[in-house]
Amino acid sequence: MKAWRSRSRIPLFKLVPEEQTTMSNEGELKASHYIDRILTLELVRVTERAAVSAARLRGKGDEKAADQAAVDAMRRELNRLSIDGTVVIGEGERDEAPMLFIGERVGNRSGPKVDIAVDPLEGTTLCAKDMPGSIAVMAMAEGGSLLNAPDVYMEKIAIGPGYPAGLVDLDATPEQNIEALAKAKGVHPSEITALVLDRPRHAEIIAAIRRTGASVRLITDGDVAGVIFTATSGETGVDIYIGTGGAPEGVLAAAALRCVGGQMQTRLILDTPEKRERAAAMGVTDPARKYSIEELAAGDVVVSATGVTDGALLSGVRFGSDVIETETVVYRSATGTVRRIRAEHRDHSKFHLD
Ligand SMILES: O=P(O)(O)OC[C@H]1O[C@](O)(COP(=O)(O)O)[C@@H](O)[C@@H]1O
Repeated sequence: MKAWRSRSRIPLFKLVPEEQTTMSNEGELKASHYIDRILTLELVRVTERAAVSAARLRGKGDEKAADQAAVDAMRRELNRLSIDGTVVIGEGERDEAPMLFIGERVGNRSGPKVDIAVDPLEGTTLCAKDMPGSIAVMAMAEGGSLLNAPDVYMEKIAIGPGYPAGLVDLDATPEQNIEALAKAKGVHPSEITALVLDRPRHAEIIAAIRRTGASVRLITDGDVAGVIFTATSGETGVDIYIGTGGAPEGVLAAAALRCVGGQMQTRLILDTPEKRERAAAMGVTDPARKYSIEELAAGDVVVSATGVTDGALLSGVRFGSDVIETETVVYRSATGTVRRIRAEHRDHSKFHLD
């Protein structure tokens, strides 16, 4: 996504018989039921296609081309869905992104009104360098449920499920957050691992975390997965995510983490009048507001992510002589279900063209 980003500036088939669906007074299918019953697995196709298209450009050193390929594929698939979707988290604002821009309508308009958040290629550099961790990811929610955020930076703190509400807070120091988390987990701070993007801007946060005795795991890119790792700390070893990254990635990560009961708090960094204006145009009236996970992604949310390069969250796309393999994870908030889908796509020509 980042190739076009300037943070410093401004039918699918109706599978369910009509009588089993819920109709509003106007006779419209209610978004929540539609998302629940039909669309969850359709999102898999969308991220699979984006991931395969980007994966063809793995390691080629061209971030923009890989991102463009993912965008094209994702947009094509989204427009096949029976939804009346609006991109609220996209490739950028209209003047800087020709496709999947914030405000773009997607879907064939025959279905419910939904919010769409996309990052067709999260970790463009990782893909261009064929490094671990790039994914194609999107979220869908009832219209008006996802935070409309401009493409600016965002402060983020996230922990997995099972902790008391409000345990960590952006206004507490990293030391206080690590100590609170360690106490709640029943361990010494030295047994806590914090995941942080490896950026000069995080030097003080990293030093503060280490002062508590906790470990810091640094990643070069990809904080959507970084936040999601906190949900499975038993496997990933990551207890907490702290730091500043993209706001679009923050909303996508929140959508996934909410599905499994984690906690996240964020605050947009609106440090210029121009950014505040852009945010205000999207409905952000209080620039200093802290957003809880429910305020970032409310209602019934579905998130799908497919691996582009191999990573700790997902395997990357494998190109065999006759088969293309993909791995996708789908989160659904209504039930907390997490589905992992390994797909073998047998007919190459169909896979590319249909
Ligand atoms: O690289 P920056 O400017 O510090 O931004 C951090 C953001 O970049 C990423 O690492 C990768 O973003 P892109 O996919 O847009 O390249 C995100 O995961 C993260 O939120």
